[in-house]
Amino acid sequence: MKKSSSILINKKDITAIALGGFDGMHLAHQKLFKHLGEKGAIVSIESEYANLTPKTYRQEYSSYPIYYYLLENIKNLSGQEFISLIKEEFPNLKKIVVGFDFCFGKNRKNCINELKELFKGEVVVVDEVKTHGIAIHSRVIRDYIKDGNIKMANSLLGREYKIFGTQVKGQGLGSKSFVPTINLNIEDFILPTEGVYATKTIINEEEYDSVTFLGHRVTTDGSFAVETHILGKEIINKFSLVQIKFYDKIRENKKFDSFEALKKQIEVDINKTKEFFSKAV
Ligand SMILES: Cc1cc2nc3c(=O)[nH]c(=O)nc-3n(C[C@H](O)[C@H](O)[C@H](O)COP(=O)(O)O)c2cc1C
Ligand SMILES: Nc1ncnc2c1ncn2[C@@H]1O[C@H](COP(=O)(O)OP(=O)(O)OP(=O)(O)O)[C@@H](O)[C@H]1O
Repeated sequence: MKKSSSILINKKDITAIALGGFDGMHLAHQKLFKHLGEKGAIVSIESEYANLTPKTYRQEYSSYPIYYYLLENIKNLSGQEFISLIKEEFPNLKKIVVGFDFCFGKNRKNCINELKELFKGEVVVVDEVKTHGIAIHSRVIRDYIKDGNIKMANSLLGREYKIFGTQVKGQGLGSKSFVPTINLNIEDFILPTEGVYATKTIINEEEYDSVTFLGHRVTTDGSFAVETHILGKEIINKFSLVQIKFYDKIRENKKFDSFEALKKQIEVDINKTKEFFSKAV
């Protein structure tokens, strides 16, 4: 994971910034970053619902340094005060890049016209970016993920949706009755709807094809779990950080009448996932 480079760069050297929330770091956000040039930076106004790319993980998706400001701390500033703050923070700022719908200042009263009036430098406004006729926004991607429509979410993100988790103890049933799995505790990230997914799991920078179950274990103890089975490899070590990249949904979560029936279904899931990855480029 890339660490934030913002601490290594003097704000005085920054001449261009992109302004907004940037939870998605999706294709439209990437289009804004293309206008930043050599001495650019991303200014992320943080709200509490950033759960696609939580703050700690955002730097991975851009080589530009990211500076964070809490919405809570600036939401009562007038438009003029906000622009003054930005100018103070970045004294050599020449260019601001925003999207067509960027608004700022108390009650989001100020938008593009006011930005052009208040900031005396260059203002680049990017028209609404769409893909397959669908406007790309973090909220749209969140809805696709919640629906389990990973393919659409990924196509708007421009990459596979990825979550980070830490390993936790499971019921201890996996290896004995079903298949070995790594059980995960996930915080901060929005999770796809319950079901079985074709995934890749990254452990210690190694990437493995995997199948991931996410949901209430209605067949066994009923508790909620995120567990991943690495295809064709038994991994027994403990890890501090595990990454899961989602590719497609295989099926819904289901209650089975017996452990044997669930075991058979898991074999089918594994074969379907293998087939998915053998076809994927
Ligand atoms: C590919 C896969 C699919 C699964 N599907 C279901 C399911 O549809 N319903 C369910 O109750 N549990 C499902 N599980 C979860 C199993 O119940 C779980 O692996 C088992 O309870 C062992 O848990 P443990 O790793 O905590 O010991 C699935 C697990 C895997 C790996
Ligand atoms: N589809 C888009 N096309 C062009 N600009 C965009 C688009 N989406 C966001 N932007 C711009 O990117 C910056 C960051 O915005 P923001 O974080 O609100 O993105 P968003 O994806 O629309 O998020 P949300 O759905 O949570 O409102 C803003 O300057 C915004 O105008």
